[in-house]
Amino acid sequence: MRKIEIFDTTLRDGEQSAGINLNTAEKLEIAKQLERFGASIIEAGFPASSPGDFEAVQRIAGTVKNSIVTGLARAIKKDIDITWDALKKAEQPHIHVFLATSPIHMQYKLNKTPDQVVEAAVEAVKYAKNTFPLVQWSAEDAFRSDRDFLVRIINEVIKAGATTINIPDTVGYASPAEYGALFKYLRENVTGSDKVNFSAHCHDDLGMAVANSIAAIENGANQVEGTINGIGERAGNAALEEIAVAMHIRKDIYGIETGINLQEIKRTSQLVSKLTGVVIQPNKAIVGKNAFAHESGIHQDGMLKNPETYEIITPALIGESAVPLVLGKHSGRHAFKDRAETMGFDLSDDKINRAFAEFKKLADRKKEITEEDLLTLLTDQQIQYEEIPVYELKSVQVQYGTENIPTATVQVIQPDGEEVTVASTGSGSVEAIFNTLELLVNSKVEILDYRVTSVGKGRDALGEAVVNLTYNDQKVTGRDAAQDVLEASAKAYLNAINRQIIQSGLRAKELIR
Ligand SMILES: CC(=O)SCCNC(=O)CCNC(=O)[C@H](O)C(C)(C)COP(=O)(O)OP(=O)(O)OC[C@H]1O[C@@H](n2cnc3c(N)ncnc32)[C@H](O)[C@@H]1OP(=O)(O)O
Ligand SMILES: CC(C)C(=O)C(=O)O
Ligand SMILES: [Mg+2]
Repeated sequence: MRKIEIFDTTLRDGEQSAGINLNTAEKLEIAKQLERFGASIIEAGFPASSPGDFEAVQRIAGTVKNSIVTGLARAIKKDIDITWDALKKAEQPHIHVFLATSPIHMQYKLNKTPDQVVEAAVEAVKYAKNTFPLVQWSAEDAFRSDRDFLVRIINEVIKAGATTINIPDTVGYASPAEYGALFKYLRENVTGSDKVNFSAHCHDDLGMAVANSIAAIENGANQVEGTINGIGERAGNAALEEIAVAMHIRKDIYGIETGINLQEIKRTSQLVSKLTGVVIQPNKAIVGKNAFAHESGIHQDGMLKNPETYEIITPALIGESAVPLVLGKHSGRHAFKDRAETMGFDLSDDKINRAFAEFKKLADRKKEITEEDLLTLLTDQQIQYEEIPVYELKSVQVQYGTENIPTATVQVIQPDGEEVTVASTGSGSVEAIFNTLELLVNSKVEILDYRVTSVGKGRDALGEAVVNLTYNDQKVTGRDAAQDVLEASAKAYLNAINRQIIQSGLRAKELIR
């Protein structure tokens, strides 16, 4: 079977989705899971774009060993130098340099002639090659570029040392037939095209990103780029879990091996959804809540008689829990720790103890503890910062009646350790909580978006709240889960405030009254 390399850009193009903002601890957590998922290459960020991205790429490069770690850079020496600083300790330093090649991008965005673009691309690749053994070069907006110009510039960057050539459909304009034909043309016309990797990078503006990626594979691409859950700029990127499962289920027609550990798909998808705050649509292929739900009578009848009547993929294939629940109110620390390890968590004793205490509290209130509940509890502990003091919710109480003005009373431990109780009103229960919390933090807070979803199934499922807000003039996302959605909302609000405090490195003392 032919091997295709999976290049994951969840932490770079995925993070470019509006409203996503991951900190270093969260990025590291996702990167470790992407390594378990089996990504050949992890694009950990764009080191020259911010100190936060630099730090995250550097930490990931120092941690991940079984996947190649790369960083994005413009065709600018300064970007390449910064990327080298972030990646020099990686097992196999890899850089991803890009420069646009379409007429519209060259003329209006770069303000360069085609000749100047060729010169800049060659210079950048040569410069990168001085330090990096592996250099990927991307022709941004390749699909809308002139084909002969593409052949010319690719020939030149290969001579300059590029080891992988990426042909992105940056604006998601291609059809599968057209995108496949472009790969065929380039494989046939680029000099020495068999000596380099050809990569596909598709966006989903017309809903064809996965189909286009597969068309590229059929026509000579030996690397595909995408993200978990298909998150990314605008309508997103090609969903890697869809490509991996399609290659597996239809190996009869494609004959492709991806190296992806399919059993890790569900967990990877859940982790990315949880940490980015991007909810997966229920009918999303492979990882949506309803992907394996058979609702209508005729389908259920068929499933009972023979599951293959309606099921082409089993939930077990992607690691969806078929595990009988063994953890509950009477479980002990050993069983809990063992399950955490089986789920891929590597927590200190202290963090296990804290997660276990939360688990016991939940088990007292909830009949069944599901895998999703455990994932939520354990992930919260795994990514907790201990070094910077932050706000902690002690209790929240809301008085609500159809005839009354909702009033919230919130007890919070401030970053300096002082416990305060504040009350305020709002036009609804959630607004009352948010207004009360705003009295506690020393800056104006603007709520940009707020969502609540259930984690798992059943009437006693955990509620997860996601709040996008502006605090200290920075956009930040907070999330948390609790059995009650009002408690989850209060915690998510404080999580956003705390993330901003941590991110900006401000000592919390300066922020409190
Ligand atoms: C298709 C893609 O996904 S490309 C990746 C997109 N990702 C991002 O942009 C996220 C991170 N970006 C950032 O943080 C910022 O844009 C930065 C730090 C990279 C640059 O910020 P600024 O210096 O303020 O520049 P700004 O973003 O406004 O403009 C981009 C500049 O880079 C130039 N540029 C764009 N692409 C390239 C490239 N591949 N190589 C060289 N220069 C480039 C533009 O022409 C423009 O230059 P100009 O200032 O001479 O007009
Ligand atoms: C940076 C490049 C590869 C990109 O993301 C795109 O063109 O979509
Ligand atoms: Mg892209």
